[in-house]
Amino acid sequence: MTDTLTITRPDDWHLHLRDGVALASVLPHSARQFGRAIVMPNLKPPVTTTAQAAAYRERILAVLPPELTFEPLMTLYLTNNTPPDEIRRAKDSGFVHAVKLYPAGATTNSDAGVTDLSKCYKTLEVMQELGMPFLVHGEVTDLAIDIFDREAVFIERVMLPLRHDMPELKVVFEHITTKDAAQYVESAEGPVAATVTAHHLLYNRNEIFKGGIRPHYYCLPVLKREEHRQALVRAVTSGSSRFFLGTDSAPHPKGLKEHACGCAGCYTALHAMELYAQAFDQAGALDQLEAFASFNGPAFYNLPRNQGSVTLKRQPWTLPAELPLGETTLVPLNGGETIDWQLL
Ligand SMILES: NC(=O)N[C@@H](CC(=O)O)C(=O)O
Ligand SMILES: [Zn+2]
Ligand SMILES: [Zn+2]
Repeated sequence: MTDTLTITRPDDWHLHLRDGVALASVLPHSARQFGRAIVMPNLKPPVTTTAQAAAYRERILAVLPPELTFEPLMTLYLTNNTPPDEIRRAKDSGFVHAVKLYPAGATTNSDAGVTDLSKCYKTLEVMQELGMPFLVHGEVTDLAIDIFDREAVFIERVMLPLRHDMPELKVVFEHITTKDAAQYVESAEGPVAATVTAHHLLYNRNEIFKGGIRPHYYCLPVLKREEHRQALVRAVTSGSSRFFLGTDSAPHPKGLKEHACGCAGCYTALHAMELYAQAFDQAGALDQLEAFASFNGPAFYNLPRNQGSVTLKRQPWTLPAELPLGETTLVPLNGGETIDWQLL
């Protein structure tokens, strides 16, 4: 039994840092765990231009505690009207590393998202030409489609036509939750990859309803059946370089999670590597964690691996029940519970 694991310093390829006082509260957690993170642009208003991304990046670095090193990798929020030139500016900036698709209405702060991808083809062509990765929240928004099927239907209705029309576009299928998505990413031709969260590796949809409704397990895409969880575990431990770590840590105030119409998102930035270690350990695949957490992401994004290393130790750690979030509080996933691993 492995009790200590030292790996190259990992990165988080899908993270919500928010803004203002909330940003200042959550940033140290991610910076303690990860060298870099792809920072999601779904602020209010969204980060749609390179100029806005530059300003957001400065706000992040301004509240980074001086003893921590952390590089925010910025993204732009694609709208129906993002001009092709904005992609050239983004590429030239050196700090914008991807462009994000939020199908309008699919998730938190997606109202300004894309209503029809065909409106964006001129812009996507420039992304394809410049090698700018396209990060996709892969769920259809058609309310006639069952919520548990929205990811699988997205493959048929959006992913296949898009990749037929733009075969060289680099695409990351974000936070995949189904065996359909895992199989698609494993076998598709061309530059396709996926991020996988810790919570989708550890839990199936029963977790949301154990003994009553448990809103801190509600995120989008929603947790799926056990067979899908197992397919995700198989994919990330298979040795395929197409899968990499993306926590999708998404802070919401406690009062908006524990609510009649609660927000979607799980907060895992505090204990992300511990949760991934638990998932890989359960699968008997701790030896695969380093590639997933520290090698596959930089390879896809054409960035160097981090310098330095981190060590995870098998030792019980009781998580705080609540954490500050600006002037309010948030409940981390597994808040108040004891987990098996700890990042030293
Ligand atoms: N994952 C979530 O449930 N929520 C994310 C948005 C997202 O990544 O879809 C958020 O910003 O809160
Ligand atoms: Zn999303
Ligand atoms: Zn997200």
